[in-house]
Amino acid sequence: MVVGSLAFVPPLRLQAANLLARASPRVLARRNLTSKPLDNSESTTWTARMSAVNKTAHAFDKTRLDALLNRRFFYAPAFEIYGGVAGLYDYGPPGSSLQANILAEWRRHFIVEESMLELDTTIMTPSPVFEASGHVARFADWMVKDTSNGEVLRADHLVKNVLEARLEGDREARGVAAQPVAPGPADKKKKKQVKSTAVKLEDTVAAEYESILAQLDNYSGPELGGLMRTHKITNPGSGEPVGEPQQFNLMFASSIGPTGQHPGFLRPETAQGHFLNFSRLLEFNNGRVPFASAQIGRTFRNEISPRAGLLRVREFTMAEIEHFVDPLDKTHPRFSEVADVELVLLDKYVQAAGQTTTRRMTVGAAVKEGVIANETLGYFVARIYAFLLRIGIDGKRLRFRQHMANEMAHYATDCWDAEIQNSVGGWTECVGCADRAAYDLTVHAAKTGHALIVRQALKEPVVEERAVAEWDKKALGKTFKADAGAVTSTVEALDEAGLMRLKGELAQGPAIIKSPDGKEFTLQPEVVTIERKTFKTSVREFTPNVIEPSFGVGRILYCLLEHSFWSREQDVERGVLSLPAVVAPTKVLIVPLSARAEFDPLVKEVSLRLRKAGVHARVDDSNTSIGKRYARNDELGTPFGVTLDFASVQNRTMTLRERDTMDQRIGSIDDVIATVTELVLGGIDWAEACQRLPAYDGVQAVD
Ligand SMILES: Nc1ncnc2c1ncn2[C@@H]1O[C@H](COP(=O)(O)OP(=O)(O)OP(=O)(O)O)[C@@H](O)[C@H]1O
Repeated sequence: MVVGSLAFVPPLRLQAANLLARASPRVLARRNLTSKPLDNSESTTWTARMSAVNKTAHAFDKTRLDALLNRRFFYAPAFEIYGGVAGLYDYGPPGSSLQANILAEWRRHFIVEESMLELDTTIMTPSPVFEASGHVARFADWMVKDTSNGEVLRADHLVKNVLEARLEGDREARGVAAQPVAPGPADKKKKKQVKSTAVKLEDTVAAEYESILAQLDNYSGPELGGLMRTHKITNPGSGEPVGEPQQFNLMFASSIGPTGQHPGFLRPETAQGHFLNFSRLLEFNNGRVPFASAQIGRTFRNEISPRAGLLRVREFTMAEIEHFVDPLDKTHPRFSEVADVELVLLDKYVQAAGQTTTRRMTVGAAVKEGVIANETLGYFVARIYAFLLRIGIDGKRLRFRQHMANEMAHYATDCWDAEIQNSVGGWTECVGCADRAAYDLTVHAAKTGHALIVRQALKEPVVEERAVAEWDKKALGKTFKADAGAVTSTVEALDEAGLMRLKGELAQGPAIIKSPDGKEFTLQPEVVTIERKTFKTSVREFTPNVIEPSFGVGRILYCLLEHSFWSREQDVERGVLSLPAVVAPTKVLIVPLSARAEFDPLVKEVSLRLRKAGVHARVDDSNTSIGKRYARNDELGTPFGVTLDFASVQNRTMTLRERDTMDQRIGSIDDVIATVTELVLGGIDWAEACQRLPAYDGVQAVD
């Protein structure tokens, strides 16, 4: 038995959350916003936010973004002074705050809005859990080894990188421009995984490569090996061939306790913690489905060759929801609220035909036409979409891709990935949303003998006739001794038709039955009688199905940084992160124009009042020009700045600056605080703020 690991069940977790909320006026103030009905509006979308920016922005430049993220310590390689470890990153102050704000918004958007039951379960997990779930046998990727230098590569990534480079070489040879990844001119400095050379391909070969890439996730390991042989794919680093693909399990193994007798793993997802606590959650929810549990936590995957920054790491934060639903009723009570949401969909049939053509469709139509399997799955896809837009992802670089047959676990009914386009990985899965049917609860119930089911009182009792086996216990024991249990369970596992067949055989004399492990037993007619009997049931028992939205927070955070980054027209060195206020690490910068003591009381007053209003503000009283202070905070994504100057001291006025337009307004300290508070909490937008406060064109406008 494992001791010392306790899962936080909802009351404890809620207590913790409530304490936090009490301690933080910001959380309290934000909570007021949740009383609105479902917010799927596009008012905070990338397009709305960036419309002013786009006109003046330089082309996206990954090198400049990386330099900014490094300089401002958004994140950096972990253990850097020891040389670092691939796939492990530490987040610095702005990165940590950005992640915390994304997660706070996730809690508001899903847990609070949908009354989900929050969990905090352990990371260290005993082996039997992952044996039952199938992770020990199957949580693996295919890898290949360079036959000369032993370098290890992920098989599907090798095929992808080489074929993409050949197609790019073909486009270069034909003089066709590459598809830009971000709007605006292509990012020329993007580091290529494999260098392309301008070589023209036969039309049929190019078409075949496109087709392979469109369905890459559909290939098994041996099939990937076949592709490498057919298309002469070698290790681009050495030019040498690679061996046959082999499976590599991605879980980090450990052992629990000093004896080493209890093998365990660091969890690669948070999901199992939800399933194992199902009975308690059900009881907490008064025995009723549907309900959803939700959990934010660290997960670990020993990725084969993590070389894509935050997109592929070995330790990361996931936010997962398990929505438990009646398998006979997958409608969703709030579906009508999202039915009109229009999504960009890439369905499995298009991919199987070797294409990547997307189509726009409302969620309502997609469910009606069977493109998305059911209402609950469609509801969550729409809610994922609304969440990603709200935190600032560009809707034009977001699509939902359906899993193809081989890609999806055999038990899953349907699965859609939210893919976000970025310069590192192209279209990258950032959220998975799957209907996992009853698989997880069924396997854990079978392994532990603990029934993970719902018992539902029926309005009308059901009367049914069915065949049952009745045993002569004495004869059973005498004939089969230690095997008696195996004999009864083999017979009782038969369905109606099987039992009736056995009845027929026993009417002729002894019958032979075979247990699941292949043992044969001869049943005498006097040991068992099979009869049809009438049963009256007033309770229905069933294993719920699970719809699982699963978010990788680091991938979303990185894509958001890319989508928010641009450089000022007048100076390409002046980078800006146009993060929406809801996730920006700091919301308001307080800038005293002078370090003289007479400014101190005002700086204190403004800081305190913003804090009390629930607005996260920081004072920048560094000994540098005001323009430099604004520029530094543009890089940190701070959406607003308030400046205190000599006029402020004399007649209590203050200016308010907006990051993206650098527009400045002026008003009384009271009015500016009220306006910026509403801006930050999402009550008004900048256009409305401009109606309240007149333009300011004084000294502070000089950036
Ligand atoms: N190595 C990783 N680094 C960062 N995020 C990850 C990683 N693996 C998975 N994720 C995130 O977790 C989410 C859910 O995990 P899931 O198991 O569905 O991913 P996956 O299908 O294994 O991803 P991939 O095919 O890209 O390896 C993904 O949508 C992604 O955002």
